[in-house]
Amino acid sequence: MLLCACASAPVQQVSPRLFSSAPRDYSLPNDSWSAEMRRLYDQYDQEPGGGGRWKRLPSYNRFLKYATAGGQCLSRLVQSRARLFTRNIKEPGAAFEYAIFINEEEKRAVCVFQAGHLLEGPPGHVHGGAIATIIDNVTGACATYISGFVLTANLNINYCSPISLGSVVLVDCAVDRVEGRKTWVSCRITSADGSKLHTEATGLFVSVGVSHLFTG
Ligand SMILES: CCCCCCCC/C=C\CCCCCCCC(=O)SCCNC(=O)CCNC(=O)[C@H](O)C(C)(C)COP(=O)(O)OP(=O)(O)OC[C@H]1O[C@@H](n2cnc3c(N)ncnc32)[C@H](O)[C@@H]1OP(=O)(O)O
Repeated sequence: MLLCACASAPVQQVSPRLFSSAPRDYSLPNDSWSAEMRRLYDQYDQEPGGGGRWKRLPSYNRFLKYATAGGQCLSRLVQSRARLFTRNIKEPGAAFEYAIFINEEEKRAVCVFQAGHLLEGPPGHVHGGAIATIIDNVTGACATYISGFVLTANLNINYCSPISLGSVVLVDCAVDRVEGRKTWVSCRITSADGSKLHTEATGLFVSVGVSHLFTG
């Protein structure tokens, strides 16, 4: 929403976010979420301190901590405008709506994912690249949580059945093995009730120091 300084124009309400330095947490429910999405979110969400098995990961549109740490590869302008791929569309519900929950004890991550209309591939269905993106993101978060900072070295995907645009699916990942710098993660995307398998994937993640990003 815009702040209008012109006296003759109608006064518009100013979003408090304009004056707030608190970043938006995209993993919290918004009005674009379907009842199914909200139901699944509530199923995994736990009260803080409630001792539940699942912990929701907050999700921002950039990695604040590292945003200004680089500068060797990217100009300051590019760096300051960089946004996390899955969170770079502001319109709620248009693209990737998701929340990731981590179960540290079981080394598992579950993501409730609602695919918006900008993710179309085959008519009415989600683009394979968008599916790969959410898999990379959730398996990557799972590996990061267990092994620290990692990069994806290998991702294998079997697309078993198409995912309808607007539908809500579950992305369920588990760390299978950690060996030295290597972390293997497997992943399944199913319908919300688990009855239909959409996608199966495996990923290999390699632990790196953050400096790897700037030295190649
Ligand atoms: C801590 C708290 C955490 C809190 C929770 C956090 C939540 C986080 C939330 C949200 C996360 C969002 C997550 C986003 C996720 C997105 C991830 C991406 O998209 S990453 C971008 C795409 N990937 C690249 O651009 C990599 C490019 N590749 C490389 O940089 C290098 O190739 C790299 C680092 C992968 C490996 O290079 P080397 O030089 O460091 O190491 P070498 O010696 O080559 O490999 C190490 C071992 O891995 C094997 N290896 C490497 N690549 C392999 C491959 N493709 N297939 C099989 N093995 C491979 C090698 O054979 C070697 O194994 P041997 O140690 O000898 O046993």
